[in-house]
Amino acid sequence: MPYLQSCVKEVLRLHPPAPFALRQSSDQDCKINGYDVKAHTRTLINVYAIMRDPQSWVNPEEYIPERFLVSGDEINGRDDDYEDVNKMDGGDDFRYIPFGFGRRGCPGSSLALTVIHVTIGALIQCFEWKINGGDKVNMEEGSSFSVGLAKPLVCYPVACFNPFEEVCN
Ligand code: HEM
Repeated sequence: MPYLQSCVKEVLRLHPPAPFALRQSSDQDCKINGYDVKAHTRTLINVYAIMRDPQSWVNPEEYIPERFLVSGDEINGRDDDYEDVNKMDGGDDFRYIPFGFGRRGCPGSSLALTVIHVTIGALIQCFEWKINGGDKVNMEEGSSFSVGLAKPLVCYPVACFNPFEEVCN
């Protein structure tokens, strides 16, 4: 289900549950991109900002799942191949790092993605969702370390007895 995978990727790009990664340099001073980094320096890496960087993403603030579907690539305006939606999970592309990167990258990413896809797929196929107090979700973000919604999301499930029908009765 490439489109569902793209939606999940786009949500994790815009709303990474862990918006910062933490690293500490080794026991030697070094230079990175012209910056002097002292030994044992702790650095917070702003994953949230990296995944909304306008130099890497076209319309970075917008929710566009299709950006992960196309190759060659008008939506992102880059030549990179985004076709394989399984690729960009923190392994080989440092513009997209919701699960961190390298040796301390999230060891639970495969499990997390499997559970997310199965859960979201079932929730969408088996229910129609009504939002409390309107027809749009308020996406304003809170200020906690894990960037939850500022206003709790309250929805009502309407069961689809025939999940293959387009509209639930
Ligand atoms: C959507 C779900 C998840 C997200 C977005 C997520 C994200 C992350 C991130 C960003 C890190 C830090 C990586 C780094 O510093 O490079 C991390 C570390 C970690 N995650 Fe996850 N994670 C998720 C689910 C899970 C699950 C399901 C498990 C276990 C079953 C898990 C286990 C861990 C562990 C053990 C670490 C620490 C790894 C280390 O320090 O070596 N995570 N995760």
